[in-house]
Amino acid sequence: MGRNAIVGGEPEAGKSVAMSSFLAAACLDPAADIFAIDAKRVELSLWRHRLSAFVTTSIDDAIALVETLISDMDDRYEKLESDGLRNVTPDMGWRTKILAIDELRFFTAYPEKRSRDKFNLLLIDLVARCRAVGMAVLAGTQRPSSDVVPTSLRDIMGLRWAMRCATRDASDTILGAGWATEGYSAANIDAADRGIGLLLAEGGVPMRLKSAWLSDQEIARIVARGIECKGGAMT
Ligand SMILES: Nc1ncnc2c1ncn2[C@@H]1O[C@H](COP(=O)(O)OP(=O)(O)OP(=O)(O)O)[C@@H](O)[C@H]1O
Repeated sequence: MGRNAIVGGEPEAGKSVAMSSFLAAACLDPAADIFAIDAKRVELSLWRHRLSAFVTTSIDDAIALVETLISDMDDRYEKLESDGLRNVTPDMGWRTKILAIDELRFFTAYPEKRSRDKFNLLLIDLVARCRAVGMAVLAGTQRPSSDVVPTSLRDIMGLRWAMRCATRDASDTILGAGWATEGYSAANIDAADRGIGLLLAEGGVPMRLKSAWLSDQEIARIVARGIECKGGAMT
């Protein structure tokens, strides 16, 4: 997973299943470390034994985790700078670090302003700079509105996947302003078509795509295999 990604859509649209596809790929990559913030507690916990850190509803813990990743990111930039390099190459042996967040709203619209502002600033900084040093963020939300997904955060997400949304505005909040008027609105997806969404990759046009369904048992098998590939249980 080399790009930051956001998945949004109304409840039951299929966001968790869509996020699972990204997580499955990360899980089976022996060179990947996965960190999770799961305000719903039960969505990402299926991956728990393959996670390097698992935070639930504590915004202080979420902030601390993002700060740790930013510190790793800054160390990587320093190393690149001191070695006179601009890009990460596979021979450097740097592990891919992936942060998964579900539900984004819990933190980006947190009632207490100081913590909310801090979390938002840190997350935007991480998303803006992490990709070049082999890190990525995957975020999911069932409330695609501008108070939950700030434009400055959405705009730096390289992959945007809008599952069925209640309104055209909600769809544009994930994909970017103007796509609904051009005929790409996730509000047009039939409510019965769970798992279908519009996926936009940087520089392209949204594509209608159905996620790959993974049952809890399949996820458990993928996690077990991921741990085996990586050489031992994490937690
Ligand atoms: N690709 C798919 N193929 C078949 N069924 C799917 C697919 N994706 C989702 N579904 C169905 O939709 C249901 C809801 O999916 P999921 O839990 O991913 O939704 P969600 O958007 O994360 O919901 P919530 O916001 O309430 O957490 C699943 O339990 C499953 O029945």
